[in-house]
Amino acid sequence: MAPHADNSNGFANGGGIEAAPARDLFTVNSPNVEYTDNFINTKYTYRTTDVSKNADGKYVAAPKETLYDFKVDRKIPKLGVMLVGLGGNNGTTVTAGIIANRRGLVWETKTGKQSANYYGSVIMGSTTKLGTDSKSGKEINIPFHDLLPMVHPNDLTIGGWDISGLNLAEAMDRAKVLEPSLKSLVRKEMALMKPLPSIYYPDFIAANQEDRADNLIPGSKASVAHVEQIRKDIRDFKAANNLDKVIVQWTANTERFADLIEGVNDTADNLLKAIETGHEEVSPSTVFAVACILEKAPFINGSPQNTFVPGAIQLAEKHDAFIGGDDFKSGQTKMKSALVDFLISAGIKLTSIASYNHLGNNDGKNLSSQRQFRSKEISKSNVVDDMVAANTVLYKEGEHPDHTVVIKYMPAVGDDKRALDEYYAEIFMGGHQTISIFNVCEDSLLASPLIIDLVLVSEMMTRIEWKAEGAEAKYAGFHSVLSILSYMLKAPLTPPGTPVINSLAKQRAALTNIFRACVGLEPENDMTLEHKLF
Ligand SMILES: NC(=O)c1ccc[n+]([C@@H]2O[C@H](COP(=O)([O-])OP(=O)(O)OC[C@H]3O[C@@H](n4cnc5c(N)ncnc54)[C@H](O)[C@@H]3O)[C@@H](O)[C@H]2O)c1
Ligand SMILES: O=P([O-])([O-])O[C@@H]1[C@@H](O)[C@H](O)[C@@H](O)[C@H](O)[C@@H]1O
Repeated sequence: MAPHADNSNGFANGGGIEAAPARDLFTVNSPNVEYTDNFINTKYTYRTTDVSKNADGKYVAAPKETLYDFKVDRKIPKLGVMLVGLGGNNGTTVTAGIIANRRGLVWETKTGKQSANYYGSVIMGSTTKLGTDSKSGKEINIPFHDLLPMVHPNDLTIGGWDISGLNLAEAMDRAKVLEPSLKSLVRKEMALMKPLPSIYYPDFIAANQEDRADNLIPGSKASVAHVEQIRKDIRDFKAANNLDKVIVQWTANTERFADLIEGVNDTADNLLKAIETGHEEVSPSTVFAVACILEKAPFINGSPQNTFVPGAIQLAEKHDAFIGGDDFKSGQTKMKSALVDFLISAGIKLTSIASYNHLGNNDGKNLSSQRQFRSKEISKSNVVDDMVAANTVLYKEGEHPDHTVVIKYMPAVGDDKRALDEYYAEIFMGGHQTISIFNVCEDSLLASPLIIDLVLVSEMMTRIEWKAEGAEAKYAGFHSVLSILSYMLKAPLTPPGTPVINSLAKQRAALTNIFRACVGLEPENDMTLEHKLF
């Protein structure tokens, strides 16, 4: 059981623990894996297939091997997470959820007792195949969290910012997500947490958000002072809680897209200059991203806007800082990315997707404004592109299913979003298949575990280094844009010029197999030849 919280300083503390030693559920017995007190050192052969075309225009496929050295730091840090939008539905829900888990809370509901859990977190709630017991032939599965020495969410220290000054107990009531019996058990601790004042540039979110903007850093457009204040907030939070690291996540309102303007946000230098001169097109989320990059605190965007303008990505690359996004993939789109993958990879020609949302929380209120909805429409629509483009048997060049996304603000349903989908497809010999789904997504209870997964994976990535085989090579971190996070995100940000993969199964396989490679294990391929060749 993780230590109880010590909330004397108004944060949901990870109980003031020192960095915990790694708890290894397994060790790898291989000449390519070395365990020291502080590191796991691995020599890994990355096997791919190189495809080229010969003179006759035929493909030639050649197996290719690339040798990497991986180094994993086994020391689990004391980790803080700062949420932008801490007082929102997601911010209050994930905070209360972590407190409830840390304290092992059980509360009464109308159907009986309910214990705290981390369901919906791929890291805390799922397992992964380690291998096969050669004696019994049985598959051995372990908790995903045990694949690498990861932070436990119970040990997270939580803080953050909000333009609304309500303390987290009041904000939790405003959110109307959690059962009163649970709220009563965390209220005292939540009441001690008050979001830090934040920056507010009215033009970037819906005008209907103005009435909650009472907790502000002065200034209504980007400035160096804003960047420096956010950097100071991060440093102060880290020092006040004796943290080793801080991860920052945007779970504030969806902003309108920022115009991409040459000379303003196209390069790192121009973006910094635009902030200095207070350019109107620099959004609050981009200011947060710049502050985090300069403070080397990984910054993850849980909303759909284009926070990471080209200048922000270039700045992150320049500073070897980690960024990731965009837009938590919590319910309707998560289902879509799995269903579309299933249909198209089964050779069924999806011809139309209609996605409706009835949403009644403050997110829905903000999205009732067209410019903010447009950000969400884009992230919810692009999720099928790669799967369609990969199947040239079903789809001609440029051919695409009809796809419409509608979100309607319906206050009565609150956070319990209704997702109504119809998938229409052509099947054998002129037949059709129509799949209609009515999916009640309790939005914040689905998003909160993703916030946790994004924190745990991002932090883990700060402790993994790689180098190409060979003594002269130097260890380095993964590319600044953490595309490994894509399983949790609707519109995965990838390093410039690299492909976007939206298939949920492929995203999970990438996360699993990169982590397996870091302990010297081959990718999981489910061939199970041991059960076929005997
Ligand atoms: N299932 C989900 O809940 C889900 C899924 C995907 C994406 N998202 C995105 O996550 C975000 C949060 O969702 P939510 O339901 O918690 O919304 P919410 O409106 O309840 O919370 C957003 C919070 O951000 C605050 N805020 C707005 N601008 C800010 C700023 N500049 N600085 C600091 N705080 C600011 C608001 O006061 C509010 O408390 C939204 O952008 C939403 O689109 C949510
Ligand atoms: O469920 P999902 O598609 O992942 O995403 C959700 C949308 O359906 C919903 O309309 C929006 O308000 C949420 O912020 C979230 O984006």
